[in-house]
Amino acid sequence: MSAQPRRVENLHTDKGKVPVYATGIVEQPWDDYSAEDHATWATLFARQREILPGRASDAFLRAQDAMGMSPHAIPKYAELNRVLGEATGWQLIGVEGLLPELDFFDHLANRRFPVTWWIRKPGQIDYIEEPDLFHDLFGHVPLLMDPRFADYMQAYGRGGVKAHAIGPDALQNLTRLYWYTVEFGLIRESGGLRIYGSGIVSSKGESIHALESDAPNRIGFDLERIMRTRYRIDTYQKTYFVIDSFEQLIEATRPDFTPIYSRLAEQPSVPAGEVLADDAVLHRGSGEGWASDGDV
Ligand SMILES: C[C@H](O)[C@H](O)[C@H]1CNc2nc(N)[nH]c(=O)c2N1
Ligand SMILES: N[C@@H](Cc1ccccc1)C(=O)O
Ligand SMILES: [Fe+2]
Repeated sequence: MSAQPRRVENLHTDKGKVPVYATGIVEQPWDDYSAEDHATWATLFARQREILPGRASDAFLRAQDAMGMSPHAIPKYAELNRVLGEATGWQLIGVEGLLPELDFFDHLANRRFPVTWWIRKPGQIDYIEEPDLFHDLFGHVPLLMDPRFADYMQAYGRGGVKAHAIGPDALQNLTRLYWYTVEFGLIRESGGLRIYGSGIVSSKGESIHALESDAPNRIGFDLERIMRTRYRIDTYQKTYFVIDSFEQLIEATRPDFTPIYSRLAEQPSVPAGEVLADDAVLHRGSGEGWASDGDV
């Protein structure tokens, strides 16, 4: 990748008292993307659009169409920002990659979604270990067009800033919630189970595995159960949690989490592949192919 983005001076957004520095923001070096980069985008985009109808949630497909992303070239963040800003007030910002947690939460709390500026190499088409442009832009950005999900993501960011102040255990509980909803969530629709999680929807293998494999558990959404449950960052998920609607997710996460964090501090975490007695089990996984431990 020849593109080296011009670093934007540390944006200084003064929140009244203490200035908050938005770190790691870069301009999208769109003119520097190579033909190979655009081809990688086209390949990934076309492949996912091929398999997602009937697998992705209706809200995701509608939102992605409304965004008007083109498979022919990597979209320009500035153009998407016009559409997105109009719809829900969200804006994309270019970043180098994973941000410190507090920076990440602060961006979400201000309706700024951080999108990595670089796209994976052709050799990484099927798997990449950290979020690249395709994961963020194709996976996360479309649902920000949906007012309900746009609100959820901002509320999550505010909750993250709060959890960060409470401490690492609270942060871990909240990160698990992000993982099992925003990244790997499933939703029940009239046609059956559908995907809304970005980590699934941006992966061909997991888009198929999450819905069709016999291996993973599929369990009805339960807030505190999710916040106790460890997860995998190196394989397909061992358990997927299923919401009935975005409204259910928003209602369940509206209360103040502070007492929940205290309650959870007294309880052991749950291994990623375990099924508990009072789980609302939609499918009990066979566990076939599961690597030995590796839960975080
Ligand atoms: C929520 C949790 O902290 C998570 O790992 C965050 C950390 N920093 C990040 N930074 C960027 N740019 N993108 C992300 O998705 C995340 N995820
Ligand atoms: N209600 C949560 C914040 C939150 C909202 C939405 C999603 C996740 C977390 C809290 O008080 O911390
Ligand atoms: Fe992500």
